[in-house]
Parts: sequence; C-alpha cells; structure tokens
Amino acid sequence: MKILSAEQIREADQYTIKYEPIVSSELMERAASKCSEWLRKKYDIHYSYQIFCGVGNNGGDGLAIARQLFQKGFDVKVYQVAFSSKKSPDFILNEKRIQDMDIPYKIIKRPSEFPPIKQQKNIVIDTLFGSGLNRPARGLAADMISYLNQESRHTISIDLPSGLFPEDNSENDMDFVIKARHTLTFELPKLALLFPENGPFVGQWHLLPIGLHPRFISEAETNYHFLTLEEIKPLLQKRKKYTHKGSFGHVKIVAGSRGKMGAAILATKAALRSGAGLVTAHIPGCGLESMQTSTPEAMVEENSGTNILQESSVETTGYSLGIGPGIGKDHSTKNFLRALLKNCKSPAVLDADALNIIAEDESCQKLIPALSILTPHPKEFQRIAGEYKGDLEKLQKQKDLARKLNCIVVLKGAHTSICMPDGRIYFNSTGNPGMATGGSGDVLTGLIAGLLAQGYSPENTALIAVFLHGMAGDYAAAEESVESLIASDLIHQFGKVFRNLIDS
Ligand SMILES: NC(=O)C1=CN([C@@H]2O[C@H](COP(=O)(O)OP(=O)(O)OC[C@H]3O[C@@H](n4cnc5c(N)ncnc54)[C@H](OP(=O)(O)O)[C@@H]3O)[C@@H](O)[C@H]2O)[C@@H](O)CC1
Ligand SMILES: Nc1ncnc2c1ncn2[C@@H]1O[C@H](COP(=O)(O)OP(=O)(O)O)[C@@H](O)[C@H]1O
Ligand SMILES: [K+]
Repeated sequence: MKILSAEQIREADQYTIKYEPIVSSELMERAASKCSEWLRKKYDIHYSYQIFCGVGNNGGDGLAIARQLFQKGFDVKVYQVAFSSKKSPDFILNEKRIQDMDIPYKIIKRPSEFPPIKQQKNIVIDTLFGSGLNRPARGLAADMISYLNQESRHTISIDLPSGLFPEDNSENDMDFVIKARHTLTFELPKLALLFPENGPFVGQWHLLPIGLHPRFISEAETNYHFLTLEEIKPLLQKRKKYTHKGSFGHVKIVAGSRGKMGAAILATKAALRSGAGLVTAHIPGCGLESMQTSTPEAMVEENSGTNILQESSVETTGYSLGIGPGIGKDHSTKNFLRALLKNCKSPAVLDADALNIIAEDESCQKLIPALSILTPHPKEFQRIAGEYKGDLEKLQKQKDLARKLNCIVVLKGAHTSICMPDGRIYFNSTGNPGMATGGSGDVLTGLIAGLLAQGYSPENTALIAVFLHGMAGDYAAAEESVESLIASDLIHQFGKVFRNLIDS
C-alpha cells in the first residue's frame, strides 16, 4: 500500500471528484459515514459525543459525523472553534444541515467559552484540523488543543490528531497537538502516523477506505510504502514436490559468547523453522553442549575461542550467513568479524554486536557484501548512522546508510522500516509491543538468514521476514498476552504463520 504526501492526497481527492465522478460534499459524506460506522461498532448507545470542529473540511467531517450519530439516536453536542472566518464550502453546507436539524451547536470564540468535558461514557471527537494544517497551531486553536488534552480522557481524532502535520513535524510545537486515543485516517496511512515519536498523539490508528480513485493511487509516485498481506502473499514460494534439503539452502549462524548463547540458539532455531534446508551454528566452544541439546537439528561448528568468537577460518561459500547475535565486542571478536566479512562474497545478515563493531570501524563497513541486510534497533542504528533530531531525520539517515553501504537497512521497532539501497522504504504493519522483549531480534536474524538461504532475493527476504516475524508476534500475543510474550514464542508460531500465508 502506498503512503502519499498530503499534497498527493489532495490531488487524489480532486481526481476522485472529477473521474468517479462524485461531488465533494458526497465524498465528505462517505468519509464521515465510515467514521460514524466505526464509532457505532465500538461504542454503544449509552455513549455521548462532544464534537469539536474547525472551519475547513476536517471540521466539515466533524459536522457530518455529528449529524449521522444524532440520526442514530446518540447524544451529540457540536462546537465550532472559530479560529478563522474562512469556512470551506463543504463546512458551510454541513453547518446548515445540522442547524436545520436542531442539533446542539455552539460557536467558541474565546477560551472562557470552552465547555466542560463530560468524564463518563463520553467521546471527544477532534476535527479541528486535518491534512490542511499549514502552520503550527496558535491562539484559540492552540488553547483548545491544550484544554482538550487536559480535560478529555477519550479523544478520537479524524484523519490526523489536530496540530500534527502529515509528514514533517520537525519544526512543529508539539505542546499544541491533540493526544488521541484513536485516530481514524482515510484511505492511506500518512507518514507521521508511522513515527514512534508521534505515538503519544496518534494513539492507535485505523485506516478507513473512502474509495479514492484507484487509478490515481496506482499511478502516484512515492518512495514510501506500507507493507500489508497483499504485498507479501505473492512473494512467497510454495515448496515443490521433487525437492530435497539441498534445495532450500544452508544457513550459518555466527553468534554467541559465554552468557549469551541464548541469542545463538534463538537465531539458529528460527533459521531452522524458517524452512532452510540445513543450518549450522558457528559458536564458541562453551556453547557446544547447550546448542546440541537444545537444537539437535542444527550442526555445530566450534570456533577456536572458548568463551568468545576469535579468529579462525570459517567457510562462507555456499552459506547464507546470519552474523552477530550475542557475540560481544572483544578485540579478538572484532578481528574475527573483519576476516569473516573479507571472506564473505554473498549477501549476509548483520545484527546486534556485528553492527556495534562496524559502527566503530568505518573500514569494516566497506567489507560488507553488497545487498546484505542490516537489522539495527534504534540504539544500534544511532551508533552507525549518528545522532538525529527526530524520526524524519532518522529516516533520511536510514536512506543515506542504505545507499552508502549498498545494503538493505531494517530499522526495528513498531512499524519497522525497511530501506532499500535505491531509497524505497517499506513500513511494516504487523507486530505488537509484546515483541519488545530480549531475543526477539535474534529470532528475526535467524528468520532472515533462513529465507535468504532459500533463494529469495535480499529485498524480498527482508520484506517477508519482517512481516512474518510481526505476524508471529501477533499470533503469540493473541494466544497468550502481550505481557507474557517471550522470543521463543515467536518461533513456535512460524508454523501457523506459514500455513496461513502459503496454504490459504
Ligand atoms: N477534500 C476532500 O474531498 C475530502 C477531505 N476530507 C477532510 O478534509 C480535510 C482537509 O481539509 P482542508 O484541506 O479544508 O483542511 P483542514 O485540515 O480542515 O484545515 C484547513 C483550515 O485550517 C486553517 N488552518 C490551517 N492551519 C492553521 C493554523 N495553524 N491555525 C489556524 N488555522 C489554520 C486553514 O485556514 P488558512 O490557512 O486559510 O487560514 C483552513 O481554514 C482532511 O483532513 C479530511 O478530514 C474528507 O472529508 C474526505 C474528502
Ligand atoms: N512496540 C513494538 N511493536 C512492534 N514490534 C516491536 C515493538 N517493539 C519491538 N518490536 C520488534 O521486536 C524486535 C526487537 O528486536 P531487538 O531490539 O533487536 O531485540 P533483541 O536485541 O533483544 O533481540 C524487532 O523486530 C522489533 O521490530
Ligand atoms: K483532526
């Protein structure tokens, strides 16, 4: 699914109005009815609504939602926050409609007119500004936003939390942005909804399709994509009948040190469960017993180091390498990594301490094979890419790194972003906060190496693995709970994930 800019979304609206064709007020009606349906499904008739409207089309949405809820018997109160006298035509049309219906409607001109916010079974609907915000909120609008953030326990924003710009908030004043519990956004996600730093404002966000013209969307150019099942399913290969373990590649997991053998074991198990034909774990001697006992399906190659990985020759040809979980940063491990990378000619997966080591050693970065997949979490990313001010700058640094190293950079977190060397960026849609638990990144490393071994291209490997990993997290959380989720639960879910994706 594409992520378009506010400018492109405005064009999509206009294109739809012209070529569907549909009048703009009907498109607004459609958007509003998607919202009121969503609300009615979630909150029963005992809930009341206080709807705060600006004077643009976002405010127009608010008025239409108010009318639709009122018609279904809900207790609705509407407030126009009169920060400007320039009402949009569709706002004026909907204002007339609610006035004709005697829906309680007040115009707020100054803070002393802010109404008390009902605390029990009450929803505040925020339709002050949507994608038309063109400067940080000030004056009456800013006061209204602060007041609602202070008084409302349950705010739902329409299209965007008011005060939040759809893309770039680096110059914004975040004190004057609505803090929503849910954001209902139209048709396609906006970039700002995907940034962790905007989480406190956006809350949970939901996409409501409003039938923008598919031709406009398919022809629109963008570097940003939202990764959904629709994109992933066609990429998956089904196993053919006359295949054998040699058909599915050989993974080598290079991982572990004393006290951190768990990382190696998790990555190795994940590689096995990913469908790779063969998996070898290259580990320090101290891990031999635990690896062989816990994971008898894997072969073990002992490094010359007892407690850490140190220089020894490692065969890399014919393997998909997953390097880094739990290896530490000892001086001899650094030398080992350098020699390993020098030797390795095909794309590998680099994670954890492998990334920390290359962050400190620029010359080592040049040794990374082209189209390798790097999987930093935000701290590791910062070590390689340097400081950044906000998530937009972080994204730019991610692009710069992917281009500089000619690698795929997977920046982990909620909505993990996957950046290709040519600058395309995919945001993942699966996963949950339960996955913020030690070892879940190690599982991802094993899964990526395992898919790479099976002949998927590095780009497709990264997309599929990140999506499946998150899906496994969602299944695990559904079966148990977000709180109790541990990394090995993810591996246990791989079976179900593959079954549902490939066989269905
Ligand atoms: N088009 C369609 O078909 C559909 C559109 N839809 C809906 O329309 C929304 C976009 O509507 P929009 O473009 O009218 O902009 P909106 O977000 O209401 O704000 C603009 C108003 O705010 C003002 N303003 C801006 N910044 C300000 C500030 N800091 N402080 C004070 N004022 C400020 C600006 O005034 P001005 O800059 O001219 O002073 C203008 O009056 C979109 O998010 C979606 O909800 C849906 O119905 C689906 C169909
Ligand atoms: N809030 C979240 N929502 C979705 N996925 C998350 C969230 N927090 C973490 N994850 C995922 O969990 C994994 C954590 O990886 P990482 O930080 O490397 O863990 P570790 O180093 O302990 O193995 C990543 O794949 C990340 O995308
Ligand atoms: K809004």
